Amino acid sequence: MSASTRQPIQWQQCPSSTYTPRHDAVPSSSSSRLSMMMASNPSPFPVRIAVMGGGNFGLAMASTCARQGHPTTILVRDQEVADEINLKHSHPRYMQGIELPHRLRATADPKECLPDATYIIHAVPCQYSRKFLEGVKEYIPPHTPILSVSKGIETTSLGFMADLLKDCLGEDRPLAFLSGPSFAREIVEGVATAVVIASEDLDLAKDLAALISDGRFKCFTSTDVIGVEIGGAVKNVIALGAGMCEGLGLGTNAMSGLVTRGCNEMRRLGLTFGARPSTMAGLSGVGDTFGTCFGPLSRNRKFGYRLGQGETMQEILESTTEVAEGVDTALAVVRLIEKECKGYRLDLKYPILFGIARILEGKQTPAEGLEALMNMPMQMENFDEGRARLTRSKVSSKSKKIEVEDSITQLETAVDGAHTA
Ligand SMILES: NC(=O)C1=CN([C@@H]2O[C@H](COP(=O)(O)OP(=O)(O)OC[C@H]3O[C@@H](n4cnc5c(N)ncnc54)[C@H](O)[C@@H]3O)[C@@H](O)[C@H]2O)C=CC1
Ligand SMILES: O=C(CO)COP(=O)(O)O
Repeated sequence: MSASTRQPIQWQQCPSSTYTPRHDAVPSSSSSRLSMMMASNPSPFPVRIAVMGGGNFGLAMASTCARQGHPTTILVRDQEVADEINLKHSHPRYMQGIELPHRLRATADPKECLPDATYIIHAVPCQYSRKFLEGVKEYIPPHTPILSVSKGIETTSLGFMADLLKDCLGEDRPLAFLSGPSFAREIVEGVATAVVIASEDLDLAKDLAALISDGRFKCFTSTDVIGVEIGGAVKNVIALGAGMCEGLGLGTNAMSGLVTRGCNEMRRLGLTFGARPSTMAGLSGVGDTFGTCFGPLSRNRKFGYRLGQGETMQEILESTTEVAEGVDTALAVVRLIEKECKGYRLDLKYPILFGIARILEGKQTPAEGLEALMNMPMQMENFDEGRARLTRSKVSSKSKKIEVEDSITQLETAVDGAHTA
């Protein structure tokens, strides 16, 4: 289709400002700053949403917003793809067989959708985000809130999406993070989905949750940004391991053991970074881990399955266009642990994360990784819990204190033994 026949997008201009809620799509039950403001002063500006990243999840978020009637534009890389979305309501590669909402508009031109967006959703895979943002940041006004849905740790900076977005778009940028068990295809099909939106600014999280939620897509809110981000990144690594379990032909016992111990490592890492235990046990932590490890749609799980079946990294990478975020995140997370966590033999405190990274680096096979896990030194199931409890809550009874100290001694003896072996 030629540029002259393309339908122009005509949106009312919206003045840029600091994050002052200004959309008019919040139910009266919301207690956020926006709904209180709306009661006395209805907003003159309709909400406009721009979605950066025209892949599976960008399409899912854009479809969710568009089907609720919010003017939504998705920024894709090729004008041909934009034309197909605008004219045929389909995507040439993603969401095969699904008709996208007719209200959804697409463009390949950032100038057309970013400058006057009320909210921008960021759905570009973590490792490509910095380069992508460098290319479009001049079109994003300084205080437009960004909702990131990407899950990962950048291999170059070892930062989470919050760090990366602040680096690229400014420290004062209003930011929120959506995560949880949410396969793109199920969202577009309108199958019930529950996620969490976290932001340091709870009002922003509430406004976004109210804006995006409908009877099929339910958003909870949180202020635990680091907890939500750690869950979203680490669950992809655990899903690679779950896929390997399946590929190796192991049974339900092995799979359940691996996923549970993987969640244990996720929780340990989360607590080290100041996340709340309840977040690690919530939708973005254990919830998304279950979805990704057990769901047939997961790309990370599929990638792990192929490794478990004996394919090499190179063979898999050469034969897929799908992004498995867990691959780069696995390599980044062990380096992050080595950089930020105290202690030696951290690989014994995070054996699954380190083991998966070793497999991806070609240093051991999935079968060898399994053998190493099964032959770990004996330890308390929750060896670190005692230490946390001891420092936090001034253990009152003498016997309790001895029990706690015993568990620490056991761990340190085990670690020492492994270290000298
Ligand atoms: N697909 C899903 O079900 C879910 C994905 N996510 C997260 O959303 C983020 C985006 O994932 P998907 O949309 O599934 O990925 P995808 O692989 O389907 O699409 C990625 C899109 O990013 C954009 N992009 C920009 N620069 C790029 C570059 N240099 N290389 C590749 N793509 C580039 C392109 O529009 C591309 O289509 C990821 O962090 C993923 O973990 C989160 C929840 C569910
Ligand atoms: O994050 C997801 C579901 O919540 C998607 O997982 P995959 O990237 O493994 O497909």
